[in-house]
Amino acid sequence: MTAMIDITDAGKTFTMHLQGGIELPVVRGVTFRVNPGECVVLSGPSGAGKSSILKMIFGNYRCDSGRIGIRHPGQVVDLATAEPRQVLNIRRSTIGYVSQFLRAVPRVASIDVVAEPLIVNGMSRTDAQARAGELLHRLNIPERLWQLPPATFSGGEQQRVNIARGFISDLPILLLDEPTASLDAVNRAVVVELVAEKKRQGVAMVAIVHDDEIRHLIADRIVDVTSFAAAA
Ligand SMILES: Nc1ncnc2c1ncn2[C@@H]1O[C@H](COP(=O)(O)OP(=O)(O)OP(=O)(O)O)[C@@H](O)[C@H]1O
Repeated sequence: MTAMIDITDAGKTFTMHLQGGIELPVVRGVTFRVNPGECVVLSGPSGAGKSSILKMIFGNYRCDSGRIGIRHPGQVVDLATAEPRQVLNIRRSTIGYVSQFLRAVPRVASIDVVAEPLIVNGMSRTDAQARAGELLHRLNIPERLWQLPPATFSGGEQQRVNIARGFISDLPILLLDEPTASLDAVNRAVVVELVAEKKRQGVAMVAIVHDDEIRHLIADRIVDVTSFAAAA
């Protein structure tokens, strides 16, 4: 089976330009693969490099060694060397990222925040809003809040809007950074269901989940990043 994500020997060192160019090696030798329909959870202590690896896969952090092969329609692209324009293309049609916090655009209604990724990819506003409504409903966001911007929502409500926005697209790769951190048990269970549905659709996922119970519910494989820590 061709992996959706194939990382070989990837490494990242930060150069602190404001501190006389000090070099801060974070990870090295990062090597793992993620197949379609599989959820790999990254584990390891705080500071081991889990978020950095997720950001490398999303192209936010540029690798300075190794390869991050991403299966993108018709080809395998190396994100470690891809041009910024290509990274943006890959994000639009291949890789979704559910960050820990919602970066809400001011004055945009929650339903439109959630529907936007589908509209950008060509779906009509009416159809996209219908899909957004279904997801908000499943995530227990009451309908009276849908027309309000999420800026004043509680932390857990904002996270659920963020999850709905991340899960609404039919992208083949999804990166999840602590998707259940501020959720109650009922909504954590909804996220576990959403992840299971994505697996059935063949989506490849990489997740960071601190909650042991959720980790075991969603992980097909756990990759301990401790061995990739550059300081190890
Ligand atoms: N942009 C950056 N500039 C400088 N150092 C960074 C940057 N991003 C991360 N680091 C450093 O890389 C190391 C790994 O951080 P990272 O956030 O990847 O760890 P983590 O395993 O996700 O930790 P946690 O579980 O606490 O979120 C840390 O020492 C951090 O300070």
